[in-house]
Amino acid sequence: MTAQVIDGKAFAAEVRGKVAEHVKRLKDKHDLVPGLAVVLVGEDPASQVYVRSKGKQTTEVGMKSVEHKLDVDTSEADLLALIDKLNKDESIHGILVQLPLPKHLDEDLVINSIDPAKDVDGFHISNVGLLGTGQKSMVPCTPLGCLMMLREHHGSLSGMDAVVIGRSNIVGKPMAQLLLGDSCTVTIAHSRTKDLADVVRRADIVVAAVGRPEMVPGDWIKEGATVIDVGINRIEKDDGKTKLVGDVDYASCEERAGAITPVPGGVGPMTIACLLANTLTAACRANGIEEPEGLTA
Ligand SMILES: NC(=O)C1=CN([C@@H]2O[C@H](COP(=O)(O)OP(=O)(O)OC[C@H]3O[C@@H](n4cnc5c(N)ncnc54)[C@H](OP(=O)(O)O)[C@@H]3O)[C@@H](O)[C@H]2O)C=CC1
Ligand SMILES: Nc1nc(=O)c2c([nH]1)NC[C@@H]1CN(c3ccc(C(=O)N[C@@H](CCC(=O)O)C(=O)O)cc3)C=[N+]21
Repeated sequence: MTAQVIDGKAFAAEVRGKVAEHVKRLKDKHDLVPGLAVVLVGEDPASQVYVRSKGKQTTEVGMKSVEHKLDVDTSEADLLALIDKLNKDESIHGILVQLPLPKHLDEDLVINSIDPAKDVDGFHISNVGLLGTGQKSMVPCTPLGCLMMLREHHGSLSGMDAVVIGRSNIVGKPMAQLLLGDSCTVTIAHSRTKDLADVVRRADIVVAAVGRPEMVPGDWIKEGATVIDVGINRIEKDDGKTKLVGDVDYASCEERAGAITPVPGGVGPMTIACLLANTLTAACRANGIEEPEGLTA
């Protein structure tokens, strides 16, 4: 079998189109412009690329985009003071603090100081708890983007065997919650999992979120399974140039899978589209306006 390629880039453009329509309606009917603030501490070059593309796509859908770039040695007190200011700013509906933070800053403390209603990453403990108990929340962007692609491809996910490789708070765990919410039978695998190959071989849906270049080979994939590759790894090619690869070995997985997301052009663009969708949702909720359908879990 040669897999159908799930075109995350095209799907993300569709999602952004829907967001843009709703943003226009908010402006026309309610004189409301959703605002997103992105906070970047330090100068990690990869993070800077994301921050730039987020900013560009935010203004393209008609939202307000604000970027705060802070020195790598910014104190925790100064960062918390900025978050407090953004929490109180009525023109800002979404706040994203780019992770990872420099080591001297307490990531949990910083994230939990964001107003949960503005926590468009869905990382605040309130949102994590709401998601875990099946209540309305802000849903983390990367898992949400993966879920949207899976629903689009399969319709219903009910009863499917899903294996999530990786148990991070930002991808693996919320992904597992969302799949459970859609009635999959979910297994979360991680670095201590025994016989990972056999665990993955059971799966109708494989979500790889590990951060190890091309670690999942095609012979772990059940014939016809759907493979969602979250990994973003920059590796050096033979000619000394670098390229982006995922956590699955695309060439061999494509031969066995029924459907697969490419890297780049898969999960990444959906993550940013979902960030914009979450910002729109937050702006609607903050103003008591009915939120658009189909843009959250
Ligand atoms: N496309 C996108 O939008 C995004 C992509 N990413 C990418 O996704 C990947 C994962 O990110 P993130 O979740 O933050 O990563 P983390 O490093 O936080 O988590 C990685 C997980 O993989 C597990 N793991 C490590 N080695 C193995 C192994 N050999 N076998 C099985 N499991 C293993 C770890 O297990 P343990 O817990 O036991 O250590 C851990 O749970 C990265 O490549 C990242 O760049 C991340 C966010 C968004
Ligand atoms: N608070 C926080 N929230 C995040 O959501 C968050 C974060 N911190 N820290 C870093 C990770 C990583 N991440 C990506 C988003 C988009 C692409 C993306 O669009 N990638 C393109 C390629 C980009 C390129 O060419 O470099 C693609 O896959 O096609 C990748 C990675 C969000 N993250």
